[in-house]
Amino acid sequence: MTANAATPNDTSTATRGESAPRSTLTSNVGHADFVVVANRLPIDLERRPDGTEVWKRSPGGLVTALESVLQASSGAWVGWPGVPDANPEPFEADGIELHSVPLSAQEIEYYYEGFSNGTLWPLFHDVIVQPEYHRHWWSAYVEVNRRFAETVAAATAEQGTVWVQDYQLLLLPKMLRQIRPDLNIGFFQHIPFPPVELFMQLPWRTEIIEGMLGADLVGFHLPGGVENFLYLASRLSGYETSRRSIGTARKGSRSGVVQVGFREVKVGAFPISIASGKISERSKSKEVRQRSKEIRKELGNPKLLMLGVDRLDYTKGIDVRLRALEELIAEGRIGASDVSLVQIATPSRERVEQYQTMRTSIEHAVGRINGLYGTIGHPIVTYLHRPVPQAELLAFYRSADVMLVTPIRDGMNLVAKEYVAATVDGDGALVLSEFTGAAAELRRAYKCNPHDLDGVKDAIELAVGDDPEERRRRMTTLRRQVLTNDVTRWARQFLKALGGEELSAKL
Ligand SMILES: Nc1nc2c(ncn2[C@@H]2O[C@H](COP(=O)(O)OP(=O)(O)O)[C@@H](O)[C@H]2O)c(=O)[nH]1
Ligand SMILES: O=P(O)(O)OC[C@H]1O[C@H](O[C@H]2O[C@H](CO)[C@@H](O)[C@H](O)[C@H]2O)[C@H](O)[C@@H](O)[C@@H]1O
Repeated sequence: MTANAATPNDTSTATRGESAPRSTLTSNVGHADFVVVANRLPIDLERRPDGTEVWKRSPGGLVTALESVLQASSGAWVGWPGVPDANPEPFEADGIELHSVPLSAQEIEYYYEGFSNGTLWPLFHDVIVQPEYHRHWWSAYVEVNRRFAETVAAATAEQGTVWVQDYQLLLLPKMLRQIRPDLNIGFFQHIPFPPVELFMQLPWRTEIIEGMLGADLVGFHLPGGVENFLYLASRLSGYETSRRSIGTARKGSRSGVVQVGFREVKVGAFPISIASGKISERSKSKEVRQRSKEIRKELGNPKLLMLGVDRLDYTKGIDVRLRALEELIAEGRIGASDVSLVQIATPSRERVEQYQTMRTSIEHAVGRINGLYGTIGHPIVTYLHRPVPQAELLAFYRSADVMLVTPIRDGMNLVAKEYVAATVDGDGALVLSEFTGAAAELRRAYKCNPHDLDGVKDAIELAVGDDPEERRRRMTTLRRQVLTNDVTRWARQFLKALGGEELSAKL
């Protein structure tokens, strides 16, 4: 059968908002039965000043999660290689077949830094900074989504399953369906999906909703995203929606269906997780245990070691935790000579203006705290603006008494779950913002509202001074949650709801 053949999935050809797929079909069909498509490949090409090129692991939680899923299912990954104009032939790395989508320098500026991270990212994260709306950014976004659709169409086998990831590719499901109506298309949103009052700002709001509705299944981390999407699908596109179970979305979570002509689009909540078993096992290794002791020693064996691990992003609330710590020391609630905070802040989206402003203000705050309260050989804050290797990261997690996760808004936050998985001796405390997706599951964390500085300080103080038995009980509950609900379970549930029974059984 060719891609032109009618399949159960193309019953929507005559429906509103779906342009005639049969007339736009291409004859290109690939060989991969399962394809993940994300803005980035799991590895980024780096061009060094001496002209050499190296592949390095891409940043962020999306890659962390999907990499382990694809390795288990021997699928293909379509994405951008991370630098302008790179377009290597498909190649294999760590058991995953990688297909590149090239982007020019201008497309990186307009599609990635512009529309994705200057419009959608701030709008979807509760307008922490002001989103910008530019028509030339939108045009580039449409054009790049189209290129992704063509590359995916050419890589995927007949009747294959395609799993589209995240806000950079919201138009892709519909575009792909137009080229390849035979495919089973899933879409997962890794960042929050905003309420109607915010979403309605978007000049291209209807096109975005229609784009997502090209999928057979649309997934979010939380029931709130499901509710917002169902409401907007009805209001902006006029489709009938119903709240009902779609099979395997997490028990008790909201789910529903949007009726797009004769086609049903399922919508559900699937909170992502981590390879918790592997992280826990690796954290028990002699190498990690020894390194965690060394880290404490190198920091002067502080009584209290706190840790923050984030991409340097204004959503992550790094400024919030620094302010809280500064005031706690100023008020004598935490002793300057007792405490050490390690903040790993990996570089992110460095050419976007708001990220540059944020970096300056965080680095000022680090300098101010160390200037006021540090002593020779004992800075209060040790700030690393570079990624560390994974084994080193696990050693940091193991050595920390208190982990500070204080985002203003975050889709999930895998760092919180990684800290719990790595705390193998059960002795550690997680301070967690209520505005992360993770807070819905990690109920026994020391929760805080990042907009309430006094509340953040109280949560930190409680985590530090709590009865050790209570701290341990909380961590035991958190570990049970994280170790039971791992990334494989997440992927399995999503793929099962998508109809990829065989695929989900492979994981
Ligand atoms: N190896 C390594 N991983 C890091 C570092 N900093 C952050 N990460 C990883 O990046 C991911 C961040 O995911 P998450 O907390 O969901 O936030 P996101 O950056 O918004 O996707 C986690 O898997 C972290 O372990 C680092 O310095 N080294
Ligand atoms: O590719 P970048 O622009 O460098 O950004 C890295 C990733 O950041 C975001 O991660 C999100 O996904 C995580 C896993 O679901 C989730 O825990 C976190 O809350 C999100 O912020 C972004 O959504 C990804 O597309 C980027 O690759």
